[in-house]
Amino acid sequence: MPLIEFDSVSHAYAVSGGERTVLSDVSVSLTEHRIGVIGANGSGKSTFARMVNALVVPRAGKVRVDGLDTGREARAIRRRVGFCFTDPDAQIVMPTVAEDVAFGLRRHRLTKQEVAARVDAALEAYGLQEHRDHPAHLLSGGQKQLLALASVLVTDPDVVVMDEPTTLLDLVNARRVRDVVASLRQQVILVTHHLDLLDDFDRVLVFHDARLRFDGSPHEAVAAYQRLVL
Ligand SMILES: Nc1ncnc2c1ncn2[C@@H]1O[C@H](COP(=O)(O)OP(=O)(O)OP(=O)(O)O)[C@@H](O)[C@H]1O
Repeated sequence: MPLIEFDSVSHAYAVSGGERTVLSDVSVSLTEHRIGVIGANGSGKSTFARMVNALVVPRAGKVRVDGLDTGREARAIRRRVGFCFTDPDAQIVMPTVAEDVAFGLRRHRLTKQEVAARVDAALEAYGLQEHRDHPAHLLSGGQKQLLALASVLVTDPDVVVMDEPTTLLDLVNARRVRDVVASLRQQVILVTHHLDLLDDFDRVLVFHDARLRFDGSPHEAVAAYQRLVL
């Protein structure tokens, strides 16, 4: 698995009248296959996740993916690290479902037939085949979330970062996402409030008040999270 390193990372956002620290001195090295990230609202999880594919570059410290510095090599990193947003509307860029999935492949030097085959396989895997020619923005919230996942995975990245990918999903589709995650060969970093999604994960990080407060097995991490907030 790729090596993801956070080296003394701190970050703050400007807010009216000052700054808000959202990550404070986070150092961690990740090589496991499936890594969960949990913690209270506003604890810094999304910011941490966004740093892995250079959507946010830390103010202090370094983030590296297999030695590539996110501050210097964002383009190379984004080719390797796919990102699924919480709000799937943020990710829809093309009119129809099939076109949207194909969009991610535009720079992949594939023939039309190869693109079509990969798009078909992705639509099939996420139950979107019957919607392939529908306007993407008219899908239900849950279908949009599945579309966002399909559009990222069709590009076959080495790492997939998912920021709350099951928030809008019903029971059947949440299970579909869980099964997809379990079957991925890629390294996965999954931010979620659905703690049961992480049952068989290799490692779970717990954030609290901008700090990495616990790092261990899913079971221990959930207990640590409960101790911090309840
Ligand atoms: N672009 C931004 N500008 C200013 N403040 C921001 C920005 N992005 C996030 N924040 C603030 O930073 C803090 C941490 O946000 P972050 O999204 O990382 O938390 P989170 O743990 O993912 O929360 P949640 O569980 O609610 O999604 C929050 O207080 C948030 O309001």
